[in-house]
This record gives sequence, structure tokens and C-alpha cells, in this order.
Amino acid sequence: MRIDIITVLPELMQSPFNASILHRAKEKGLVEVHFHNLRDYSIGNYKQVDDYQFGGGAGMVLMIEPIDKCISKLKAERDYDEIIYMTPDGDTLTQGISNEISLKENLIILCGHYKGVDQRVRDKFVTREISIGDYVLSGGELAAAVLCDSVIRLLPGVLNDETSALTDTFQDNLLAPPVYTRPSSYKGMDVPEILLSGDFPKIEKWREEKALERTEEKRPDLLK
Ligand SMILES: C[S@@+](CC[C@H](N)C(=O)[O-])C[C@H]1O[C@@H](n2cnc3c(N)ncnc32)[C@H](O)[C@@H]1O
Repeated sequence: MRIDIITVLPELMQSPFNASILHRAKEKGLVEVHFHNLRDYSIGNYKQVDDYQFGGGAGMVLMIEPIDKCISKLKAERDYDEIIYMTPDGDTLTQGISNEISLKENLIILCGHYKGVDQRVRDKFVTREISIGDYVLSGGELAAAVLCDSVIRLLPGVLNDETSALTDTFQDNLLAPPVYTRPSSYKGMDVPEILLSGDFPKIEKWREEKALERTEEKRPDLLK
């Protein structure tokens, strides 16, 4: 998979991609992530990427021309499956959306800033709009990092044991069951005996029951 991220703050994006699973995925050549500084496509003597909004009002708007220049350059080099705009009024990110996007090959992710991007960018270039929740961030960078993390960990070969992602919360519309590790007893708190039994069919059944119990208790909406 290749991901091209367009941003006015590429420096904000470095660290999430240089640690842990995302870093490993890049090292293994399973994903390529490229950052494009929108300021490299700025226009005019003042190297502008944003301007006041028509009609007045507080907050600058990212202009269409630098974004058009950047996207056109990328599209001239390869085909993209999706051009995603991170925005609080997009579809709320779910595991299902991440699963679906993990099957794509080439993605552009556009990060907004200030009041967002000129609406014509959304009308003309963007194929999908994604929000990471009902709150407003200062820019799309952290949201893009969240989307990328949730997608990249699903790519074959990224996790040491691929079945791990399949047993995570939200896969199968269930929350994950509780997990424990050593020691089996700590200050009077014992790990459920079944997990120490070595009886894997029974352990599997116990996990299914606990996943269902937890979902009924915390997220009954998922069961509907
Ligand atoms: C300050 S916000 C702009 C909010 C916009 N004026 C509005 O009310 O919808 C700046 C940028 O942050 C990003 N952003 C903010 N909240 C987000 C969220 N919940 N999910 C995804 N992106 C978000 C978007 O790229 C947005 O263009």
C-alpha cells in the first residue's frame, strides 16, 4: 500500500510513523508513506496556501490552487483508489471502514487546517470524507495518523500474528474479551482458572461468552 499525505504541517506527522508497528510496516516494505508539504505548492509572491473566506468571518481557508497542483502532480504519477479528506463532518471512522480501506492500494489523504479547505476541493477532488469522532481538532494530521494506524495494522504481514487483529474489539461487532498475563496470581487477584487449563476449545468458548457479556454491558448497540 502507498499513502500520500498532504498537509501544511508534515513535521507533526513524523513521530507516529517512526515508532512501533507503523515503523515496522515501513521497514518491511509493506507500506510506503509520503508526506507532501502543501507550502511547496504555494502560489504568488507571498507563498500563500490559505486566504480569507468569502463573505467574511473568522478563520482562514486552504485555497484550491495549491491543493489542485499537489493532487494533479500525484495523479500524474499513478492512479489512486481514494482521495480522502479528514473532516469532522465526514463518515465517522469505524473498524468496518478501516477494514475496507486496508484493501486499497494507493491513497491520498488530505489534511485540512484553519477553517478547512475550499469547498470546491471537496466537490471536485475528494472521493471520501472521514471523521475520527464528534469533536474538532486543529488540523487533520492527527486524524490522518489515527486512520493510517488503524489501516496499516491490518495489512498482511504487519502484525507478527495476523489473527491478533481479527480478535480485536469491533471485529464481528463484539468487544474483545478480557486478557491476562503473568503472574497468574497477584496480591490475591487470580487469573480465571480456565485460561490456565490448556483446554483450548473451552478457552475459546469462555472468550466468546466474555466478549458477548462485555458487549451487552458496555455497547449493546453493537448487537442490534
Ligand atoms: C479546525 S478544523 C475545521 C473545522 C471546520 N471549520 C468545521 O467546523 O467543520 C481544521 C481541520 O482539522 C481536521 N479535523 C478537525 N476535526 C476532525 C475530526 N474530528 N476528524 C477528522 N478531521 C478533523 C479537518 O481536516 C479540518 O479541516
